[in-house]
Amino acid sequence: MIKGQNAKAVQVALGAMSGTSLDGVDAAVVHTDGVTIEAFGAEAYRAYSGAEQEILTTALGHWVGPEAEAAAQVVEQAHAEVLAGFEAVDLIGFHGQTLAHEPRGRGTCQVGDGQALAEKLGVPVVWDFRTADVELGGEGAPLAPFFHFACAKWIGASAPVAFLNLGGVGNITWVDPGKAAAEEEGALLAFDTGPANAPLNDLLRARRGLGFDEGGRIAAQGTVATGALELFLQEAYFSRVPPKSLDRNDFPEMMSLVAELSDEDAAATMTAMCAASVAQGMAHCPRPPSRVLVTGGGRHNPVLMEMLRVSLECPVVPVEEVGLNGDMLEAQAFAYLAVRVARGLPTSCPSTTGVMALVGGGTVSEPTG
Ligand SMILES: Nc1ncnc2c1ncn2[C@@H]1O[C@H](COP(=O)(O)OP(=O)(O)OP(=O)(O)O)[C@@H](O)[C@H]1O
Ligand SMILES: CC(=O)N[C@H]1[C@@H]2OC[C@@H](O2)[C@@H](O)[C@@H]1O[C@H](C)C(=O)O
Repeated sequence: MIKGQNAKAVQVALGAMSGTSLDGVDAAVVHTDGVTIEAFGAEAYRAYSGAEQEILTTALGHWVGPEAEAAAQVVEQAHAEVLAGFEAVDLIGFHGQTLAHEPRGRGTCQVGDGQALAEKLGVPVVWDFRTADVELGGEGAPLAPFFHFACAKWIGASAPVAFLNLGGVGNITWVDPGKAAAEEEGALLAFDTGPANAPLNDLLRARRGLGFDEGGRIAAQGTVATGALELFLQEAYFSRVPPKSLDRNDFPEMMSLVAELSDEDAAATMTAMCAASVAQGMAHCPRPPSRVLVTGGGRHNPVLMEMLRVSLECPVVPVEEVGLNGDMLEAQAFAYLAVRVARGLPTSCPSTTGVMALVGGGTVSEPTG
């Protein structure tokens, strides 16, 4: 933990993210003072077993009760295992697993107890990043934008860029790297673009017992059903002015829109839905970015990437092109945000979550033992 004058300027922070795809825990180290990225460090991944995925899937939408408690246990155990493998860490940023997200209703729910993790690992843990933002009228998501701003500086961007994360849900951050700080007006605009991989994963699991459309091979053999795509794009969410955010299962009607299609056509259509929702989202950006830097698992899908290239009016490249690791960016984001929380710096602002003022979310739990 950072304590007054004895605090090191640069902290070794370990971030951990368990995303909406429910595939596993990403963990990664960032050396930072909470403003500038000094270096990226070690990384690790711990996949959930089939049984663990089942428990997490069952718990989605449960705010409390036995399902949520079982999910919390899975999340804590998996994190304890993977995080124990890191050494010489000053603090941990622990996102937990989102089970439900209704920022304008019940709030937001990430399970996994940061205090328990701090005791197990003997390292301060920053967690519960989203609640404070929601309590102040924000969406509670996305939270990676302040980190994306630091990344834009780290890569030396001189013109606006967009970071597009294609996980279970899609989210975009438009960054003006000409601004001095993330919290400066006009530096950032962020929002969830729409469903990304989660609905297609769910469809392929139900129909074929597959986890996802590896390499976009199934979609590549199909034809996009334009009628279903057009109906999907009529969803009010897409015209809503950002900031805005989504829960993983906010578009259940996607399943019925593709229900009558072959597996190949359904996969092609759902992939097109993801790309088209990003294209609609781009219209909300203050001005076109010089390029879109794609992170998250969706960048491994060439069919999706090609659809994005066709529909966006600027270059679309994986973040690896600028020296970042798209499989670890979210884990790194929560390492970076943990240092910001520990230093009392804001983690969201009106243009990233719609919150009323600058907010520094997050709880810091010290090990007591
Ligand atoms: N080789 C691949 N081909 C096609 N799709 C892939 C490939 N690798 C990963 N994906 C897709 O990316 C998903 C995982 O993405 P990611 O790890 O970014 O999700 P997440 O972090 O759980 O989600 P979120 O960002 O919404 O929290 C997989 O479930 C799959 O749908
Ligand atoms: C509520 C919640 O967990 N939202 C996630 C989810 O996954 C992607 C998208 O929806 C994004 O808004 C967010 O995660 C990233 C890490 C964020 O907060 O920036």
